[in-house]
Amino acid sequence: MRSYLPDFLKPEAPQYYVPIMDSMAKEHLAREWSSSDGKVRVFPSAKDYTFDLACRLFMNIKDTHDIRKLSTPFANIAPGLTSVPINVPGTPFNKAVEGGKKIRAELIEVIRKRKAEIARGEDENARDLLTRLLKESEDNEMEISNKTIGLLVASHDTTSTTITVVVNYLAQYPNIYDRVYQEQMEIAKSKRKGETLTWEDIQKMKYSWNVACESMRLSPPAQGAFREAVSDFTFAGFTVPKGWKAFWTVYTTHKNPKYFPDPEKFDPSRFEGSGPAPFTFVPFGGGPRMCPGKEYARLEILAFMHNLVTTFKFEKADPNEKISYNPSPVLANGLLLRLTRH
Ligand code: HEM
Repeated sequence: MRSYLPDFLKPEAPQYYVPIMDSMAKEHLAREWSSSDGKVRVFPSAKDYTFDLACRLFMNIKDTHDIRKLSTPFANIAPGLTSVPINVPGTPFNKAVEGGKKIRAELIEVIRKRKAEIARGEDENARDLLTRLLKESEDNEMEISNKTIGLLVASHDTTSTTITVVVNYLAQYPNIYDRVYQEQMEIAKSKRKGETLTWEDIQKMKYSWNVACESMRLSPPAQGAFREAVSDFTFAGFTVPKGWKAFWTVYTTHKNPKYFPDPEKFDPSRFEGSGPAPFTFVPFGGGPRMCPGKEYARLEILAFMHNLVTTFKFEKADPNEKISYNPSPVLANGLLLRLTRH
C-alpha cells in the first residue's frame, strides 16, 4: 500500500494541506456545530469533517452532493471489517461488501471525470492523491479505485475516533482545556483577520499535541496489527513457530506502569521533553510498517482543535457517558456536548 503514496504522505508534503484543513474545520463548525439547542454529537460530526477533508485532499472533490454519494455507501464498510464473514443479506459483512461495490462504481465515475478535467487542463496545480496517481502512475481505473478505498478506510475511523476522544478528555478536564485554549488563542491572536493557519503555526501547538497523544495513549484508535513470524521465537514462555500470525496490541503497552506510571491518569506532561521511551507509545505502530498517515492525522486533528477551542467552551451533556471498545473506542451516545460560544 505504501508504494503508491508517492509524495502524498511524505512528512513535508502535508504542510500544503494545513490551510485547507483549517478552512474546512472552520466551515464544518459553522455548519454543524451551530444548532439552536446548543448541542452537538461529536462522533458523527467528526466523521463528516474527516470524510469531507479526505474527499478534497485525496480526490479534489468539493461538492457536498458528490461527497454524499461516496459517504453513504462508505459508512457500511467499517463495521463489516471486523464482522463475522457471513455474506447473506442483512449481515454487517454483506452490507460492507455491497457498500464496497457501490463506492467502487462511484469512484470509477470520479476517476473518469477527473481524467477529463486533466485533459482539459482544469485545476492543473491540484495536489490531491488522485490527480497524482492519474498523472504519475501506470495504474488502471480499478487499481486506483481500490487504493483510494484502502486509504479512506485506513484514515477515516482512526482520525474521527481520535478527534472524538480528544474532545471527550477536553470536556472532562477543564484545566487541560484551559491550557489548550491559551496556547491556541496565542496563535489565533498572531493572525490577521481571515488569515489561515500555516504549518509553522501547527509547530507551535506543542501542548495541544501532547493532549492528543495522551488521549491516544488512553484510548488508542487502532488496537494493533498482525505480523507473521519470520522464524520460530519464544515470548513469555510461549513458542511461536515460523509462519504463524501474531497480533501486537497497542493497549497493553500504553497501560504498562513500567513505561507509564499511574497509567490510568490523564497526564499530557508525559510527552514533554524527550517523552516516552522508544516503542512504548505506539498508536501509529512502529518500525518499517509504521502508519504513513501520522503527519496527515496530526495536522488534521490540530487544525480541528484550534478551531474548536477558539470558538467554543463545552461540557458533556451526559457526564457518565461511557467509552466502550469495538475494537476502536466508542462513546455510547456519540459524545453529546452542550456548547457555549466564546
Ligand atoms: C489517528 C489516526 C491514525 C492512527 C491511530 C493510525 C494507526 C495505524 C496503525 C496502528 C497502523 C498499522 C501499523 C503497523 O502495522 O505497524 C496503520 C497503518 C496504515 N495507516 Fe494509519 N493511522 C491513522 C491515520 C491514518 C491516515 C490519516 C492515513 C492516510 C492518510 C493512514 C494510512 C495508513 C496506511 C496506508 C497504513 C498501512 C501501512 C502499511 O501497511 O505499510 N493512517 N495506521
